[in-house]
Amino acid sequence: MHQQKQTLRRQFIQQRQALAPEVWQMHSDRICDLLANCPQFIEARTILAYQSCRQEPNLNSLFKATDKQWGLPRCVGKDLLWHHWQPSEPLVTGEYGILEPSAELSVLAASNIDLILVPAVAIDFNNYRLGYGGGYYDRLRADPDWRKIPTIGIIFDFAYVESLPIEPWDLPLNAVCTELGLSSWVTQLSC
Ligand SMILES: Nc1nc2c(c(=O)[nH]1)N(C=O)[C@@H](CNc1ccc(C(=O)N[C@@H](CCC(=O)O)C(=O)O)cc1)CN2
Ligand SMILES: Nc1ncnc2c1ncn2[C@@H]1O[C@H](COP(=O)(O)OP(=O)(O)OP(=O)(O)O)[C@@H](O)[C@H]1O
Repeated sequence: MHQQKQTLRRQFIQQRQALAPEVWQMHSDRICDLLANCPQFIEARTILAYQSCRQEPNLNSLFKATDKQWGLPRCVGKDLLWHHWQPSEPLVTGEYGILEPSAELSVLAASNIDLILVPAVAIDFNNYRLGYGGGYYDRLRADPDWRKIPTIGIIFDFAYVESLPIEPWDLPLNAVCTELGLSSWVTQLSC
């Protein structure tokens, strides 16, 4: 299973990094437009996001929404710590070369968060996600307080696929947004 996931990861990341920068930007902007117009985003006040790495969809144009509070992750050991971040605040390069908020910024608690925009390497039609292999989002969502927060997976359409290998700890996302559209909302029975 591990080997199979590694092979898939490598293929999807390679394909993403082969996107021409202007296509990457155009598709990213389309994803941001779709998100900005969806009810779950409009109604959310505090949203957890990410800083694009390895040509993940770039959310920068969303950060201009001034009526939102943003949270960004910092990898601390095997956990993610979420800091309240404003787009005017500097970022620092973290453990995996990903831009992270400063450790001094205040930490957000699950009870204050309305929506999580989840980065992914690929997502399948049942909303199961393949990530970089750290298990960070799966561990986060193992906690019932975090599991009940709505999640939207963010990927380019080429990485939205029929099926992916699933392991016991995998939890499906509530929706998926690609440059071609936002999927219908799925509410898990376990919530
Ligand atoms: N933009 C962004 N930020 C994010 C994530 C993400 O997916 N995207 N994360 C989402 O969780 C966390 C970082 N997770 C990561 C997990 C593993 C590796 C990594 O480099 N892994 C090794 C292989 C590990 C293995 O398979 O054992 C590698 O790719 O070489 C990078 C980031 C938090 N921040
Ligand atoms: N709920 C959990 N509790 C403990 N360990 C977990 C949990 N979920 C995942 N893990 C561990 O994390 C490792 C990586 O998981 P997986 O391959 O699903 O990562 P991923 O979802 O692709 O990565 P990421 O979330 O960082 O993008 C697994 O080998 C597993 O040991």
